[in-house]
Amino acid sequence: MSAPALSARGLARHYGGVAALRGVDLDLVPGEICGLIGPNGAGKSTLVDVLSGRAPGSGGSVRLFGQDITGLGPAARRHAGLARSFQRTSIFPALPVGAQLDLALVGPPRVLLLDEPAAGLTAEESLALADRLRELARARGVTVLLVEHDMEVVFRICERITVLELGALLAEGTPQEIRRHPEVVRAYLGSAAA
Ligand SMILES: Nc1ncnc2c1ncn2[C@@H]1O[C@H](COP(=O)(O)OP(=O)(O)OP(=O)(O)O)[C@@H](O)[C@H]1O
Repeated sequence: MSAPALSARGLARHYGGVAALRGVDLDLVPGEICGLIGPNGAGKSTLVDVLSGRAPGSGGSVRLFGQDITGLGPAARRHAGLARSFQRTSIFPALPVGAQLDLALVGPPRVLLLDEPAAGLTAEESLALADRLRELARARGVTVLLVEHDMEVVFRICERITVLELGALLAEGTPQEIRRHPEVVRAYLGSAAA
């Protein structure tokens, strides 16, 4: 079996007394778009920060296609092929998403961490972005971890979904499994699951 594109084991991160991540495991299958969802404060942005090297973890390890990158900073991780975007930040908002992938991100990445790319967009724009993202990921063979609150976007393009709650993994599965997972419906989806 080939190595996961990105693999995390036991990731932890504390902000003072707050445990934002409590031993999270994650595996991204090469080429997939995996959704990362959960309530506000669940730890999604913190997980992206720790995976990208922006914030130090207080425990755990990260591998990129089998290579241990735990000790690397963000620039070295980017050089190795792991790129990220920032929440509510479009670096060049006027550029199409494809051009942003190439320019802002300094060459096409192998694994891309996207933190709420649809925030602030209209419903129509969000779906257009989702479709473009799926096309680009397929065409370039990029593996994507997509943090997003817009469930239409997530259910439209994600092959698999991971759910965090209170810094820990609550569930993972296909969109169909997640949509009807009782704990996920209780903690997050509510009526959006219907
Ligand atoms: N810089 C910080 N200082 C202190 N606590 C923080 C900091 N950043 C995040 N936290 C706390 O860590 C926890 C996880 O926050 P995080 O932003 O990762 O959640 P999230 O799932 O991305 O939430 P959202 O969906 O609202 O973006 C929360 O309890 C939050 O208050």
